[in-house]
Amino acid sequence: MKQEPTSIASTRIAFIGGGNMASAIIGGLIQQGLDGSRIAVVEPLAEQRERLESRYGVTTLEAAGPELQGFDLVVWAVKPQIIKQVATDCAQHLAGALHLSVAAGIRSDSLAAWLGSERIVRAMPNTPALVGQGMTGLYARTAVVAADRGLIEAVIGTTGQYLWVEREADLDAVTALSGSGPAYVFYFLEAMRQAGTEMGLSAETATRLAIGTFAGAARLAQDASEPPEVLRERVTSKGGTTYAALCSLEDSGVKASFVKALHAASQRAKELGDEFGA
Ligand SMILES: NC(=O)C1=CN([C@@H]2O[C@H](COP(=O)(O)OP(=O)(O)OC[C@H]3O[C@@H](n4cnc5c(N)ncnc54)[C@H](OP(=O)(O)O)[C@@H]3O)[C@@H](O)[C@H]2O)C=CC1
Ligand SMILES: O=C(O)[C@@H]1CCC=N1
Repeated sequence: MKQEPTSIASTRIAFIGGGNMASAIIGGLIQQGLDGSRIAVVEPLAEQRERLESRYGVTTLEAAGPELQGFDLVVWAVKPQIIKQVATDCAQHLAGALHLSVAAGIRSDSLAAWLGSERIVRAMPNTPALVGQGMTGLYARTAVVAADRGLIEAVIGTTGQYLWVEREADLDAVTALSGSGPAYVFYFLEAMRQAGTEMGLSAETATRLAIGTFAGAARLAQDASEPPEVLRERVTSKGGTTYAALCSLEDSGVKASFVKALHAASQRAKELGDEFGA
């Protein structure tokens, strides 16, 4: 039987941590029509609480307390380095909730031990969630039932695309690719802006050209039936400009360095789990 999509209109969601990633997800939820009064955010920084309240109309709390009793979903959006302490302190107020952690590297076994619950899903989102263009990897513990998965899909679906992974360890690779991925894109944009200005363009023109190129190439890759290497070859005229650029990139070992960088990110995710897990 086909399952009806879960509606989040009546869902109450508590965020523990109201920083960059929480803001990006909250932004997606609000943009898709969830009423801010259904969201509570625990965030110690007063300035950040005021920003969240005024921008999204959410309720904020300086610290977790009995007010969080009865929330359907708790989103863990604090740094991996402090999640153990925060989870242990808050667990008593969160009985019965479904938990969604976005903390890089922190494994669900650790979360289950701290929270005394098996209803745990891990997500690795990314900041384009803020504009509804997020890409999120999801992993559910075996105790998570279909209805819980449906709720997670409805919530994360407001922020963009998602996919489920079967093996929890794969989330470290997801973190390296798409979780950290926007930073690599911005890094390339910075490099393109620098090159453009060195060649005499204004920073504004160079940035516009670079962003438009990323957006167009990403769309082409998404719609095309061919892999990226074929699309790349179509840009690369024999003896032309692209060939000159790609030879320079290969000579400098850019692809190998980039691949190495992603392995470093994945390794760091694993280390975070080892260092800051239960
Ligand atoms: N940024 C990203 O692109 C992504 C981040 N993540 C994950 O999201 C999580 C949050 O990262 P990010 O949003 O970047 O980090 P931020 O530092 O922006 O947000 C974390 C927030 O938690 C707050 N905080 C600190 N202590 C507590 C507490 N005791 N109770 C509640 N809140 C607290 C911090 O406040 P204060 O500043 O005062 O310490 C801060 O505002 C991390 O685990 C990260 O791995 C996952 C995917 C992508
Ligand atoms: O840099 C980090 O650790 C987090 C996880 C993925 C993106 N930001």
